[in-house]
Amino acid sequence: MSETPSDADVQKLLDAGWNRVDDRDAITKTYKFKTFIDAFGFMSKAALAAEKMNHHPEWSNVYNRVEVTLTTHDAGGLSSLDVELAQKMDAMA
Ligand SMILES: C[C@H](O)[C@H](O)[C@H]1CNC2=NC(N)=NC(=O)C2=N1
Repeated sequence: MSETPSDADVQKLLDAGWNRVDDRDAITKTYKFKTFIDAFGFMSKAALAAEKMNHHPEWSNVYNRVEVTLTTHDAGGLSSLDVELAQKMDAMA
């Protein structure tokens, strides 16, 4: 079972441009890239990282934007896996 993240870890993500979702225990961020290819390249790398972790984003892409929401469905809310994936995505963007 995944662990509840510390407030400090979540705060770091909020400082890094993530936002809490209003009506559920989740975080969201919209990445904006120069081109569709850059956005899709990011998604390809993030997809491989997510699959390796067996922890998957809710996301959508329109042209150069990628809107990501992270939550842990098995836990019914945020877990340390979301923090880990968010940090990996930020490092790849
Ligand atoms: C069976 C499988 O391991 C689970 O359904 C995994 C897959 N990916 C997942 N991704 C996310 N974001 N939350 C989960 O609870 C989750 N569970």
